[in-house]
Amino acid sequence: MATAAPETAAERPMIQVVDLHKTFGAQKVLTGINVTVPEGKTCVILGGSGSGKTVLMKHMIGLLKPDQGQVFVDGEDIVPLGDSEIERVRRKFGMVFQAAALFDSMNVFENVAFPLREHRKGWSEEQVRAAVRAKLDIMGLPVSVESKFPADLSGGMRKRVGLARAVVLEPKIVLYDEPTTGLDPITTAYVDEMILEAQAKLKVTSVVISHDIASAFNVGDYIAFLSKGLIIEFGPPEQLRNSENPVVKNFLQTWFDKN
Ligand SMILES: Nc1ncnc2c1ncn2[C@@H]1O[C@H](COP(=O)(O)OP(=O)(O)OP(=O)(O)O)[C@@H](O)[C@H]1O
Repeated sequence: MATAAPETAAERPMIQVVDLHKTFGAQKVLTGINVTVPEGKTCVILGGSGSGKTVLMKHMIGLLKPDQGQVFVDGEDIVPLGDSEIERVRRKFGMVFQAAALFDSMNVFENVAFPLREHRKGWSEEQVRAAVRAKLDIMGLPVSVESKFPADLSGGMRKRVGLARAVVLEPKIVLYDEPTTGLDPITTAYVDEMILEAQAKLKVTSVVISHDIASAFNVGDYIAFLSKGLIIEFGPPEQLRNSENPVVKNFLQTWFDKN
C-alpha cells in the first residue's frame, strides 16, 4: 500500500493527516488515512462518490473530530483544539465551493471585499479597494467586471470571483470542493487554468477534492486516491496513471473508456 510521505525530504508538510479513523454509527468511513500535502503544492483528493472525500476535508478544517488520528495544519495538531482555536486555524484556509457561493445581491467588488469588511475593520476604503483589485488582477478579471452582479457572469467567471474572495485574506491554504463538478469541458479547462494560475501567483498550498480524473491530472502535483476510506495510491499523476492497484486501474479505465 502506498504511503503518503512526499518524495523530497526538503518539502515541508503544510497538512499532514496521520492514521485518521472516523465512524458514523456502524459505518466506518475513514479507516486509517495517511496523507501529506507539502507546502506550495497542489494535492488532489480523488475518489468516487461516497469514498469519504468530504469527510476527510472536514477533518482538515476541524469541522469534524476523528475517532482516532491526528491532523497537522502548518505544524499544529488541530484535533485537540477547542472552537476558538479551530477558528484561528481556519483562517489559514480559503474555501472555494462547488457552487461559487457568491452573494447574488452584491456586485463583484462587494463580494470580494466582503471578508475584508468582516475581518479588516480598521482598513480604509482605499486599502480595501487595492486588495480587491490585486486579487481580481491575479484572476485576470478587469475593472469592468467589478460592478457586475453574479447573475451577469459566466460560470467560469463566477468561479474566479469566488476564488478571488477566498484568497483576499491571504490564506496559506486554498481548499477547493469539487471545483469542476457539473461544468462543461470548456469551463472545466478554464477552472483548471484558474487553479494553476492561482498556485503560481499566490504560492499557496492547495487541496482539491474531486472525482474528475482529467482535472486531477491537470492541476495536481500529487494525487491521493481515496477508496472506501483509505488512500490506496499517492504520488504524482504519472504514478497514478501507472498504478498496478486494480481499483485505481478500474477507475481510470472507466474514465478513459468514456472519453
Ligand atoms: N455526518 C454524517 N453522518 C453520517 N454519515 C455520514 C456523515 N457524513 C458523511 N457520511 C457518510 O460517509 C460516507 C462518505 O461521505 P462523503 O460525503 O465524504 O463522500 P464523498 O467522497 O465526498 O462523496 P461525493 O463525491 O458523492 O460527495 C457516505 O456514505 C456518507 O453517507
